[in-house]
Amino acid sequence: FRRRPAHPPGPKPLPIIGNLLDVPKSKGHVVFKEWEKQYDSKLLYASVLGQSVLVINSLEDATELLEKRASTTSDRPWLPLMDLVGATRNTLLKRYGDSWRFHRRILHQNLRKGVLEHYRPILMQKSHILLHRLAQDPAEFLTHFKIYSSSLLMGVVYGCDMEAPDEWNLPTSYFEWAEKVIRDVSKIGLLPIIRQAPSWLLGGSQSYTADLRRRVLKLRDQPFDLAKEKAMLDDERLDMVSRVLRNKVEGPESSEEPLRDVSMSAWVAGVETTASALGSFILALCLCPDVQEKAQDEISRVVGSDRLPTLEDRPSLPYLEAIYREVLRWKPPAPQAVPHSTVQDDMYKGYFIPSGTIIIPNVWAMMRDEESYPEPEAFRPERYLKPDGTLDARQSDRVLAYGFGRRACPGKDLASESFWLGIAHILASFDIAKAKDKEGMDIPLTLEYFDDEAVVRPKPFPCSITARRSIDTLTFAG
Ligand code: HEM
Repeated sequence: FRRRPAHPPGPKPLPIIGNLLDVPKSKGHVVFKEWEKQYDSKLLYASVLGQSVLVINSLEDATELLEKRASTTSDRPWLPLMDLVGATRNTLLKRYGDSWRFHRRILHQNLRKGVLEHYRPILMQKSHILLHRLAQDPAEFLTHFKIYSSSLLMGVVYGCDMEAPDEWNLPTSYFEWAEKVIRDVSKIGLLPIIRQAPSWLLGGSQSYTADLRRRVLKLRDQPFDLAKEKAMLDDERLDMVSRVLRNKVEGPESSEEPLRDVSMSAWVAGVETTASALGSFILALCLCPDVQEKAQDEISRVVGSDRLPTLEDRPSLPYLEAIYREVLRWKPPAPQAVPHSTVQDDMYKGYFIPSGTIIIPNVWAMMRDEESYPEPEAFRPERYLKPDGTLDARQSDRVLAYGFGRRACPGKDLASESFWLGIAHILASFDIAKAKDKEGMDIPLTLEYFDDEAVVRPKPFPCSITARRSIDTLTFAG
């Protein structure tokens, strides 16, 4: 008689439902960090209705399991409800296999560092529009960030102008319509784990899922058809769809379907994440006026005050680079990254990890490791700098917020450029501070987040955004 090898520690399961009642509905990243103390382990295990779940709270385990053993840990969980509404066409949710590999090849060829230069004029133009919007209507800054990230990606991926009403035959603005579809999909979505239950268990009505599926397909096809039309009239266009249609990528599927799917994926995956990071950046500036002062001093010293920083200035602005990294450490937009899934039984550190286990990489917890990041709740860009102000080589360039191994974010270089540009342009153009009440006292900030979906984002908060100079007087190097 051989004893079954043990699973990693975790809450005690109940018969049949397992840990259904222990698995958090929101703030999973925080609860899983508490489990770390409770069960004295950074590797944690739960079982929900027979589904094994492994939570990874340490970088060491994430590197070993998700990178060194990537050939067995790069699948995604099976999500029947997502399948039903057509959302598993998205690269993000695709099962590991040839079709997913084809998506990744297209994304790599069109979003890798060397290619991004082509898109820089779009980034500069969209950032300039963002500055105008912030100057005109500062209170709506969170909405402006979403429009910035979505219109920028719409330009990069499809070469379409999301803000041109005549391009979209819709009752609302394209932005509002698309946001609603994406939100409806994520409501039935990834987290918490219990939502993976089939539709009959959730009471999801067939007509609702059928309608959502129609909207998902429209979200995918409408911009693609427009981009294709434009690509046929002009063979110099630089957007991703035009480039792929011109230079056919060899793949297992000959039809246009995968290109439609992958384009939608790039657009959808980048919108909320980049907007969330910009929202957290404003929150950090409200909390840390000294950070803003140092960053503005650096911009004045290196760039001067009569033009906006460009991506070419980035290597000369280490303090801004440190802010970029610290925002993504302090408030990672996807604190639990995206669940991976295993394709075979495995043993790790003497524990048994069954095939089909969902792996949750808790990047939020990894970036709160006190040894690597002392006082982790403090927003402190200096942790990435040497005493002489240059970037510390010991702190690697790697940003854990982009995930792990073969599934790591394929849009990370574009995200990095668009988020950095937003940071640099806002610091050059505005002073950010806590809002004041009628008595002139600072209104305290609560640091509240919408955190029941895979991507978290700050709840609206009061803050003062004042232009340092007229936006039009700044040279706009396109
Ligand atoms: C600050 C912004 C962003 C953050 C923090 C972020 C983060 C992530 C994370 C954590 C994952 C999952 C990694 C894993 O499974 O280990 C991911 C996947 C993905 N991201 Fe991003 N992302 C950002 C922006 C973007 C942008 C701008 C694009 C598109 C241009 C993009 C496209 C994708 C796609 C297509 C996937 C799915 C990859 C796959 O499953 O193979 N992301 N991202």
